[in-house]
Amino acid sequence: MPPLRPSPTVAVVIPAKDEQERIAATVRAVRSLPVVDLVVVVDDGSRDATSKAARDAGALVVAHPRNRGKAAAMTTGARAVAQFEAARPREGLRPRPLLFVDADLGGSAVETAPLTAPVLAGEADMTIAVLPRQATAGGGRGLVVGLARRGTLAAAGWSPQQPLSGMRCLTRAAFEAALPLAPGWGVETALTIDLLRAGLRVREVPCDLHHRVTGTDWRAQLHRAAQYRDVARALGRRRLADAVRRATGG
Ligand SMILES: O=c1ccn([C@@H]2O[C@H](COP(=O)(O)OP(=O)(O)O[C@H]3O[C@H](CO)[C@@H](O)[C@H](O)[C@H]3O)[C@@H](O)[C@H]2O)c(=O)[nH]1
Ligand SMILES: O=C(O)[C@H](O)COP(=O)(O)O
Repeated sequence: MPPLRPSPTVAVVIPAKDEQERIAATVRAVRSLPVVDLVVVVDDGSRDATSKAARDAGALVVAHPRNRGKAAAMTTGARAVAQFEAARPREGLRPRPLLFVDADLGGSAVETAPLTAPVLAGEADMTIAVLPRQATAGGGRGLVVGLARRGTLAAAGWSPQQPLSGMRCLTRAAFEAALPLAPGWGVETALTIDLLRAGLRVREVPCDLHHRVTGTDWRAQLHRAAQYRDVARALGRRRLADAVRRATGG
């Protein structure tokens, strides 16, 4: 059998929790990209009309009956893409790379386009969006970002500019190499570390994306605490696995 050719298109996966205000614009924006021929929205236990809005905008929607966190939504989305492809095989082509896009980008989601080119051209195994300064100032002090950045440097020898950025395009082989994903908000930091340590090529790419920034109220601080906890766990698990490997001579 001749070797499979690279896919000319990508599948977008959008994890979404209570995003009825922005999901339609985000779906429409990514659907307008010529390299996108499949858009899957994973409604992660929303209590609003996210599913309906996404479906009406033309996405394939899969819903979690209850909230399971962003990483679980990403895994569900990738599985839905695999099922879609199994039902509609494309002769001689590799599975589509995955483009993960947050639901809150609205129309600016078209600016994820630069993430796809290096992956489709076989020049990178994963690209990560670097966002410009956002119009509204965030309320963070860089604690979570700093933890994730230092952790990535210590574990994999690379210091990303925006280690938490969730807009990423990666080959299916790279995605599968990273399974099971680290839970919750640890997923991005762990993906970067695991791919680099598998010898894969990871690259940051500037993208003019605009999202809802996390503010300063108690809800925002709770969100940051959950992010910190999940990133710390993802790093801790990897350190522990390394220590076990060293101790057992593996
Ligand atoms: O339980 C949840 C919570 C959120 N989301 C979705 O996940 C995405 C990111 O969530 P958001 O509330 O926008 O988080 P932020 O703190 O703004 O996200 C930053 O930090 C996260 C890592 O902590 C990254 O995943 C994001 O890409 C990055 O923008 C959005 O599409 C959400 O709808 C879920 O699918 N399940
Ligand atoms: O607001 C943010 O950028 C994120 O929630 C991360 O928070 P941090 O600024 O404390 O790292």
